[in-house]
Amino acid sequence: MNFSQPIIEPFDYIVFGGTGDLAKRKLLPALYHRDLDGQLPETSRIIGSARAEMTRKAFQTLVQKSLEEFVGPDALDKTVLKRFLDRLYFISCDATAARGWPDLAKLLNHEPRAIRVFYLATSPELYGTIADNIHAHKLQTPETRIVLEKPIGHDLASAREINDRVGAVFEERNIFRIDHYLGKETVQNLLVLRFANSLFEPVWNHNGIDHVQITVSETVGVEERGGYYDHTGAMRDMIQNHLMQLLCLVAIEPPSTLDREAVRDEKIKVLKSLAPITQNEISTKTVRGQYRAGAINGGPVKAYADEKDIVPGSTTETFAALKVEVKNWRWAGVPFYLRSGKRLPEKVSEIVIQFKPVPYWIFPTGSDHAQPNRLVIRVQPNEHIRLHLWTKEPGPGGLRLRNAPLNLSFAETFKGHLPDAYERLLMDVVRGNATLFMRRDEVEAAWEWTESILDAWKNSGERPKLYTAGTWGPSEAIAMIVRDNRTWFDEQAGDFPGD
Ligand SMILES: NC(=O)C1=CN([C@@H]2O[C@H](COP(=O)(O)OP(=O)(O)OC[C@H]3O[C@@H](n4cnc5c(N)ncnc54)[C@H](OP(=O)(O)O)[C@@H]3O)[C@@H](O)[C@H]2O)C=CC1
Ligand SMILES: O=C1O[C@H](COP(=O)(O)O)[C@@H](O)[C@H](O)[C@H]1O
Repeated sequence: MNFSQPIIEPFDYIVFGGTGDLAKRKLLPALYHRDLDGQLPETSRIIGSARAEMTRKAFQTLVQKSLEEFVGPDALDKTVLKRFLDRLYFISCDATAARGWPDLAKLLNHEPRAIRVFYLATSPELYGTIADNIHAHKLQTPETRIVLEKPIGHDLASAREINDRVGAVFEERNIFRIDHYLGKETVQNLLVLRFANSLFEPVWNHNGIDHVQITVSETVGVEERGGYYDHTGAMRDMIQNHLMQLLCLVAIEPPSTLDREAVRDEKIKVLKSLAPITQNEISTKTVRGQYRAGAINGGPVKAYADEKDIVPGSTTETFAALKVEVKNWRWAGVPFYLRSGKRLPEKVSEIVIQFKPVPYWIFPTGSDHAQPNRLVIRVQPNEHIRLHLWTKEPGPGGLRLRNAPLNLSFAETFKGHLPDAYERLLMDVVRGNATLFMRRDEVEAAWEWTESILDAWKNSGERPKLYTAGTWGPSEAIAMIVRDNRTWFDEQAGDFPGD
């Protein structure tokens, strides 16, 4: 992994789906921020593409509006904004037809840049066809990369098909399968936390750790993405990729170097060690839910079933909780509890490492040592790492113990803007650094494991359990962990103090 910021060569970034939600909310704001930091070479161009007929001027206006909304007025610098808008071009092109491709070829070849990036921010069904068209129209240079957004496919078979088709056109080193969680500062920091600090490794195993919790909760519903979400669900949208990647980084063995293959080799070993969840186990090791009407931040919100573009009677899950076992020497007997959902009470992404209690409690007070040390890694928001320790409460007259955290707050420790995950990842593609991207076998192994659960859910014929919007999912998710004499971290008062 490269920690310095090498000079970026001039590039052309071609964003298929350049008018879509992801491009407007994330990709273009991320590129703007890199421009603001002076990282984009003067001659670099950004070319949006979609089927819509649109002039270059109209695209520039659309992007300006998106930047005003998603970058915010404080970071919108007039000079940089003008420079950024001047980089923009638009080509109307249908990925599945002949229209537009010759125009794209003409624009790219007129003044070729050293590096070309094709970013596919479209539905995954189009990935193979876009790769074929790039090849057919001879748009590849030796330094051309392709970025595939998640989810890559809908299941293992479609993921393999995409990988085969894209792999027939691009070498694996030029295929960047993005999972934006890997670009989050706090996620990148997992490797540093584990492998640059000597104190954790001796206890980072079944001897020291009781269990691990990974929560990625959102307050939003499906918003305008009902059409996409209703045939995707929480398992495919979040667990198969983001939560699996977090689990891998908590569980991996130390790679011998930070070389991209070394890190990915260790991640694949974790994925291959996941115990499959069988049909008989789905009722005890998995819970899926769907939100009904409720309240978020004091305001009423409608049920999933009543959101735009949701099929009547939909059985799509908007919440999933799983008990996962990693079958290897390090993690024997240490469950990983995962959960993710929409319309939950808070937007929090967090990893909790619950250590085991001391073998014998000698203190007269604070004897509820049922709450042993805990390391809380807050991925977002209010990024922090908190190590909860027992400590003596100062004062005379006896020995009173208090469980208090050592707090490393990112905002207090590192002043300044924490870059969005996409900022780092989009530039890594230009640099050709794929360490924070997924290799083909990782994606397929994650699908293989996930698919058996999806199949078991389907075969069970059961509907997802309903939960009220604004609560922590169905009560079955609480029961799942309570059966093991454990609780989700959020259920205890004061879990998220001041957050
Ligand atoms: N939105 C998000 O927060 C996230 C999205 N993703 C992934 O990113 C991808 C895009 O998502 P999102 O932006 O939400 O989707 P949208 O539906 O908002 O945008 C889709 C884009 O693709 C274009 N498009 C559709 N069909 C074609 C076609 N045949 N040829 C060329 N362009 C086409 C659309 O424009 P037009 O109709 O004019 O052609 C539009 O620009 C998906 O794979 C999604 O899973 C991943 C993470 C987060
Ligand atoms: O990939 C996705 O991620 C977002 C959540 O991302 P975050 O960075 O805000 O945690 C999620 O809303 C979306 O459904 C999913 O496609």
